[in-house]
Amino acid sequence: MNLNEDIQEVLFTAETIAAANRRLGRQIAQDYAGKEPLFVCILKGAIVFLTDLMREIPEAIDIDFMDVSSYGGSTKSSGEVRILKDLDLSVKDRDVLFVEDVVDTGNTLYELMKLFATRQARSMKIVSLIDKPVHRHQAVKADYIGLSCPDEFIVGYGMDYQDKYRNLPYIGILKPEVYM
Ligand SMILES: O=P(O)(O)OC[C@H]1O[C@H](OP(=O)(O)OP(=O)(O)O)[C@H](O)[C@@H]1O
Ligand code: HPA
Ligand SMILES: [Mg+2]
Repeated sequence: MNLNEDIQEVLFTAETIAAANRRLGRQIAQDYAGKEPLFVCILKGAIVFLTDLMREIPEAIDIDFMDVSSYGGSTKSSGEVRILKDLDLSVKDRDVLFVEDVVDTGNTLYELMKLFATRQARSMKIVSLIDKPVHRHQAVKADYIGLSCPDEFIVGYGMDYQDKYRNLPYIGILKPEVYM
């Protein structure tokens, strides 16, 4: 099965994404110079973004991973943010940068920021490749945003529907007949 056949429209090409990553990398490198921030990658969706973004930053950083899920096999947030894998490193007194593929309802980051506040992170910021503000439930705003997206269910470049399409090199709108 060719995944491209399920895509209605390419929203962001690999080139557009790469340009956004370069811009974000420059900004983050400047703002965190000398701070050795801890990049917290929210699995699974943010894995592709993290690996590209971190190579745009010529400063010392740490990376760690948290596996969090709230969409399951659906195109709508369940509202319940489940932690499937926690960090290996401590966040106490660290400058944490959450690395997300997409901020949609805001539920995921709202819960994680509450949790990391109890763990006494020194500072917390968010970088998200995609900002999708239409269905925002929580007052979560990314500090660094790559690209903004309309009210469509998108896949590719890490983002999935039923765990597929993450390996597409671009971000596209999924044909509604695939999930209806
Ligand atoms: O702002 P929200 O509405 O919370 O949505 C954003 C989150 O949803 C997706 O993860 P998902 O729960 O699908 O897990 P996955 O990354 O493993 O696909 C995405 O990767 C973000 O982490
Ligand atoms: O539009 C989306 N696509 C894939 N995963 C998502 N998680 C939140 N929003 C989305
Ligand atoms: Mg998902």
